[in-house]
Amino acid sequence: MVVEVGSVEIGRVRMQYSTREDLLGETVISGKSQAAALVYHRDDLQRVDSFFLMAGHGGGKQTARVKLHRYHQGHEACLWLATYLSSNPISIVSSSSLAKEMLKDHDAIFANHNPPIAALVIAYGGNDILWNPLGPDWRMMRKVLVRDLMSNTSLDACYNLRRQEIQQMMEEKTRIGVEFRKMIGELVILLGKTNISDIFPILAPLDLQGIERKAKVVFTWADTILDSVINERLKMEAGGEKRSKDDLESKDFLEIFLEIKQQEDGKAALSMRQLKALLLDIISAGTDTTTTTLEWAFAEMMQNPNIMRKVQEELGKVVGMSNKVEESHISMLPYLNAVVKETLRLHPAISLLIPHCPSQSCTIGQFTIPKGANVFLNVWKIHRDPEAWEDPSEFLPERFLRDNNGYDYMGNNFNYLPFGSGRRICPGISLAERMSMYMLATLLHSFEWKLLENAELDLSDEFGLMLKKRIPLVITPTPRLSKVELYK
Ligand code: HEM
Repeated sequence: MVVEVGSVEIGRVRMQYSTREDLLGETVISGKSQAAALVYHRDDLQRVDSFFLMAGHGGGKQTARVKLHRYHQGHEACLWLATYLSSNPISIVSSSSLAKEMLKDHDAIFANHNPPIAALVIAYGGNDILWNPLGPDWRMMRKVLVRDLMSNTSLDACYNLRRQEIQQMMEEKTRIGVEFRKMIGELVILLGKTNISDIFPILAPLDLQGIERKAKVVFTWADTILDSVINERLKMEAGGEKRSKDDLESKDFLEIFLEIKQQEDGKAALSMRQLKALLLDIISAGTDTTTTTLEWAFAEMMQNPNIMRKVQEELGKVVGMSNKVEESHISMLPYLNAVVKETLRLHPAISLLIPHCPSQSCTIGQFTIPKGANVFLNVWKIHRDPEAWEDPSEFLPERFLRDNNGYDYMGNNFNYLPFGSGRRICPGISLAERMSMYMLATLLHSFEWKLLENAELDLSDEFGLMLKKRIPLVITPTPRLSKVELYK
């Protein structure tokens, strides 16, 4: 239940709240002064998350336009404390016009992230791409990732590996250990948790929620694995051994990285620490985002069986019932491509992006965002804006098939930003696109899918860094191709 329109004083902060729909629009907090806001996530607010935010110090009058839910009222004491102690103001941008001002007109100012404590621990002191500030190190690492790994030539060179992995998946022989998946899951959870130590640095030495301690465990585990894999590879190469058959197509990212290091003739651009940070970025930023997107795509298609049928018909025509899906088929599957785009519209994997942090005070719209603020870009909200999208809550892949709809993943249309926009746009788009299309195509071409008997389809999400399904989807496959060899 939502409280009535009104206002409340918390310490020196006056909060205005409303049930009016217009307040779902901007929730930008004036930066010069103290202010506090509560973030809602969904239109119905029945399951809104207790995510409280505040703007920084300073005197004067302040207003935070927010929508307040009874559920949040328990946080008032906390908010009061926050307004006196918090060092990081927080703002939320929920409209495409302000998103454009932020990530296009003032992109250089907003192109940094404020690393939380968990990120500093896990990502080699924030020396990876994601948390590095804009500067020569970030530029160099991003260039290595985009130019040397994400180019079509490099991705083609790794195709054989992806093919083998998909085959393993079909035969249910997964090479990724349970422990590995568990640790990556834990890493994503730790990065997404609101850490009281980040909000009140004064409390950081106490590590009240144990997040720093847990992050150290994950870091030690990941670092040990990366060290052993890299050392093993270096030893093999020093001994003149090839990792697998002498085949260019079975190269992996590590092999490409090590080649880059060797080409530098001792003047390695990438240090070993940066190389490990980059590998960890690829694993952490690339794994859960892609699998979460696949799970949502399946959930939406289970809800809309006619859409699944259309995808399977397209696959039947393009691939044929006597063939396996290959990555080369992807460009010939426009309907499946539209399904992935629509999935990322309704369920953007990183729904508030990674908070952007302005390097100087900057005015966007009528709001001044102070230097050092954490600015959340509410992509979830922008993707459901009825001004921009017809029937915004409906899963309608066809909207992406209309002529000149102009929606790609490159962040040029500010109504559609599943990968962000500007300097910090996701550098893994080409891999994400290939992997999600290839995996979906293979699974849908090879099997019919059914919910477990008596199971109910649930489409609600759980808020965190990653927008995951609240209840994991469990569905069962039945082979639909005629020849058993196609499953080997
Ligand atoms: C469906 C899959 C994916 C989605 C939806 C996604 C989305 C995003 C988003 C929204 C951001 C943050 C942009 C911002 O804060 O402005 C981001 C950053 C990033 N992503 Fe992805 N991503 C995906 C897959 C991948 C893959 C496969 C890789 C690995 C190659 C990757 C690597 C990164 C890195 C390194 C960054 C940080 C970039 C920087 O700060 O300069 N992502 N991604």
